[in-house]
Amino acid sequence: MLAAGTVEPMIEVNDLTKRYGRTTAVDGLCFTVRPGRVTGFLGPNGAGKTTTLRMLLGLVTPTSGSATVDGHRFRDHPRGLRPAGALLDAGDVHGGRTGRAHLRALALGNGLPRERVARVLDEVGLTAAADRRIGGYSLGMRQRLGIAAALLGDPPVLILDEPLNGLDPEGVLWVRELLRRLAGEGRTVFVSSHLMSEMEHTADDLVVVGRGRLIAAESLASFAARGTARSVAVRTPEPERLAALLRAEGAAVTADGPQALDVTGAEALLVGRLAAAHGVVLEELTTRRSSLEQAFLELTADSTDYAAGAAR
Ligand SMILES: Nc1ncnc2c1ncn2[C@@H]1O[C@H](COP(=O)(O)OP(=O)(O)OP(=O)(O)O)[C@@H](O)[C@H]1O
Repeated sequence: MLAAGTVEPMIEVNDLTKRYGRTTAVDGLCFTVRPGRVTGFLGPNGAGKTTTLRMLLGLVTPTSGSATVDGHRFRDHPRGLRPAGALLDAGDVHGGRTGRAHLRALALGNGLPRERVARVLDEVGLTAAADRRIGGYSLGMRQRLGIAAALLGDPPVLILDEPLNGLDPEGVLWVRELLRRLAGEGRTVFVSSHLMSEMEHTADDLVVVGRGRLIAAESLASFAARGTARSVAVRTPEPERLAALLRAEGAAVTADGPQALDVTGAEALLVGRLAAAHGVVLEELTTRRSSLEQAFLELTADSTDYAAGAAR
């Protein structure tokens, strides 16, 4: 739990822009990230997420605009690991060291008490492997070590770049629970991903970017409501007759199995009334809400740099 009286930590990004030659990696981004919530930072590959996180952490200088943690530019904070903990690249560690030695060196370099090392090792479930060389760690263990490093300074703000990347289902569940717990303790948890499926059971709020620009900054629930591709699922013993009637009303109809139709451009109410008026039996009539994934794909469709599933 954070000490009483602590100023509420918060991330603020204001008109943030980064250009690399002709490439605008980040283009006038504005958003805030609130404490006590998990905020997902989502966008397709190349959307500018890592560049934004690096600017937040003072590792990349913005071309213009500002990125602050708790009202300060990160590089102006007195002690690196105390105001914010970060996981940027879990592979970027010395493979010859043990996990414990890696964390001890970080604690020493940042003026943190040595006891924190055992504490965070325990927190991420790495105690048993702490005295093995990092070179022999699996990707999941490296992610855990990276998260342990981020937690070392007991920071009120956590900034994690793709922490679920490469984890097995058990690892994903573990990180998800950890993030929820850290947010429950009142911390600001900002976590990037290029997959909506990773965020939909993890995040409370979303910041969605595409080609360096802001697409949405809102709660997960309001983002889900943006999906436009609402359709109606219908099951009937007379699919062809009903399809013809619906098409005559201007709806788009596709077969979704031998006796099932997928209808867009007509609400369930209209489908039901039309069927009743013409004596067509309906065995199912369901409005399918657009999933978060659909909303994400629709809203970022114009901003994808590479084909889906591009290797990372
Ligand atoms: N140091 C750099 N020099 C030149 N271009 C860069 C540099 N860093 C990033 N870029 C470019 O900026 C854009 C955004 O990259 P960034 O890595 O921030 O995106 P991302 O959303 O984190 O994507 P990914 O999930 O693939 O890492 C890309 O077009 C990338 O090629």
